[in-house]
Amino acid sequence: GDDQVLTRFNQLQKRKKPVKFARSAIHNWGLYSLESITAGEMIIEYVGEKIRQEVADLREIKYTESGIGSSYLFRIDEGTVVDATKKGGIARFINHSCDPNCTAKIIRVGGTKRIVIYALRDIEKDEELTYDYKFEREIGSDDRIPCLCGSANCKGFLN
Ligand SMILES: Nc1ncnc2c1ncn2[C@@H]1O[C@H](CN(CC[C@H](N)C(=O)O)CC2CN(Cc3cccs3)C2)[C@@H](O)[C@H]1O
Repeated sequence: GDDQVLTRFNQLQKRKKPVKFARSAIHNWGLYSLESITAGEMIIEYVGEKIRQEVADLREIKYTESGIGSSYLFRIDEGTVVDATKKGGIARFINHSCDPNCTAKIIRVGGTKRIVIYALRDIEKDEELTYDYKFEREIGSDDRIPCLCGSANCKGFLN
C-alpha cells in the first residue's frame, strides 16, 4: 500500500542504491549498478525541474537546436514534465531497453508526483540499468529513433 511505498521512498532518500554512470554499450553514457539489486527494490529517483508541458515543448526545440540532441525530459502526466537537462540527477543517463531490468513508476509522495526507478528483476553488480521509455509512436513521422538495445525481442525503434 501507499504507506509501504512512502517508507521505502524515505529509506531510498537515506540510502540510495550505489550506481555509477559510465560508457554504455547501448548509447553514449549509461547507468550501472555498483552492487547486486533485488527484484522490486527502489533504485533511484529521476530528479529534475518540474515544468509544464508547454514549457517542455519550447525547451525541446531549444535543446535540439543547441545540439544537446534528444533531451533529458521525462513526462509525468499529460500536463507535467521533469527536465533533468540543467538540474538533474544521474538517473537521466539510464538508457532504454526492449528487455529492461528496471521500470519507471510515478509515485505520489506527500501530494507531489515523483519518478522512481524500481528493479524489475534481480540485477547483478555492474549490469547496465535500463527501462522501457514507452515513447509514444510518432505515427507516420520520419524521425523514428532506431533502438540499439540488442535484446532478442528488440522492437527496432524507441518511438
Ligand atoms: N536503446 C536505445 N537505442 C538507441 N538510442 C537510445 C537507447 N536508449 C537511449 N538512447 C538514446 O539516449 C537518449 C536518452 N538519453 C539517455 C542517456 C544517454 N545515453 C546519454 O548519454 O545522455 C538522454 C538524452 C539526452 N541526450 C544527450 C545526448 C548525449 C549524446 C548524444 S544526445 C541523450 C534517447 O533519446 C536516445 O537518443
